[in-house]
Amino acid sequence: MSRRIAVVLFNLGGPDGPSSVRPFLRNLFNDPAIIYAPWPVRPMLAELISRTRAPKVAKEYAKMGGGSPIVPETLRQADALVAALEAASPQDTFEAFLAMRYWHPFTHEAVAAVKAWGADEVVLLPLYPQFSTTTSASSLKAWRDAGGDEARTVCCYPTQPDFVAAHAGLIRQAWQDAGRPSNVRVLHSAHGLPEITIARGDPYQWQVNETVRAVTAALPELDDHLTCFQSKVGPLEWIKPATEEAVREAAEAGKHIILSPIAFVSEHIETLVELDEEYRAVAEAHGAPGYTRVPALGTEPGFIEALKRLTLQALEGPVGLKPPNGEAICPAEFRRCACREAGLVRQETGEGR
Ligand SMILES: C=CC1=C(C)c2cc3[nH]c(cc4nc(cc5[nH]c(cc1n2)c(C)c5CCC(=O)O)C(CCC(=O)O)=C4C)c(C)c3C=C
Ligand SMILES: [Fe+2]
Ligand SMILES: [Fe+2]
Repeated sequence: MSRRIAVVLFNLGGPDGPSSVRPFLRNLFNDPAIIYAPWPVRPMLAELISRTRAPKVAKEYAKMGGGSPIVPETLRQADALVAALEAASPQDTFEAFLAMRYWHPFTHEAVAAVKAWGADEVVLLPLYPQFSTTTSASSLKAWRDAGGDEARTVCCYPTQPDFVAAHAGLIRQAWQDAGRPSNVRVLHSAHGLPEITIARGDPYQWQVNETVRAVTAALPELDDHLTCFQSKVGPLEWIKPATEEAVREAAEAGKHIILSPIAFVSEHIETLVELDEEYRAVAEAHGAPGYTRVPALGTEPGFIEALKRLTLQALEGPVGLKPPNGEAICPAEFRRCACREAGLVRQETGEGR
């Protein structure tokens, strides 16, 4: 039987021009998953932070033409995914919908578009391989709050084999293209989080470490690896080491730096400005013999293969949360993992389901 299958891609979104930088930031800082202050303090803080932060950030977006490339990048990924799904399951009709959290096309717009399209099945697919309350859970809540149907929901995929192989392949390629330098340190840089978010049971850092463990295992030719965290905002302590520190230390140690974005799957302000300009300048200032930035996964075939497999696996069995291979993976301390909150637990702990 032929089915109409909607695949909803969750992502953060970004401003589409100079005038949307401030409202985009306001939406971000007004998210209770990002700032824990209650109403009406949170919207007041969001107004204040976005007003003061917008001028600096707008200059950075100006380097990318005034807005973020995240929507066009995500549309390319959506097209590649639909083509792969149609080839794998030609009897079905697939359509991908973008659901951005803080700017157009918003999650509520995706809910309306999916309903209008008339899907038989809906798969929610976060473009966040590692689960966080600040990203995937926030998008899932926005989906539900907007009246989105209970759907087949991919929770996370930090060690999905095609995803891991795609990362390892891009790192190896970047190293080869740089002339196979010796004395290399691979910095796996993920977006950071406040320490308090982790203390509340967010599994993101644990899942990032799982990704890095799997990727480094696939790269025996490179033996110096470090996981680090970028993009700190605000006065709270964030998880460490900071990427900027890690770049400085590696440069001072005379390492050729290979910088791989490990929790971003497309290019945007955090890669094109922070990694390509700011941290490159730090590396050069501290005498690094080389600085090679590995591209984000984008439409890398191995990554699209991973998204295709995750979608097809999510279509099996009942509607609901779809943890990796059907089993929750996060240890008990990470109680804010969606799987735990849905009552699914790790098999090897003997807790049962
Ligand atoms: C794994 C992905 C991401 C996590 C985790 C995350 C948490 C997080 N982010 C902020 C604050 C900002 N993030 C901003 C941009 C931005 N963040 C992500 C991803 C994650 N964020 C992406 C993909 C982007 C790029 C958006 C785009 O331009 O396309 C920004 C805006 C830029 C800036 O002002 O520096 C802010 C602010 C917090 C506070 C947080 C966790 C608490
Ligand atoms: Fe962010
Ligand atoms: Fe989990």
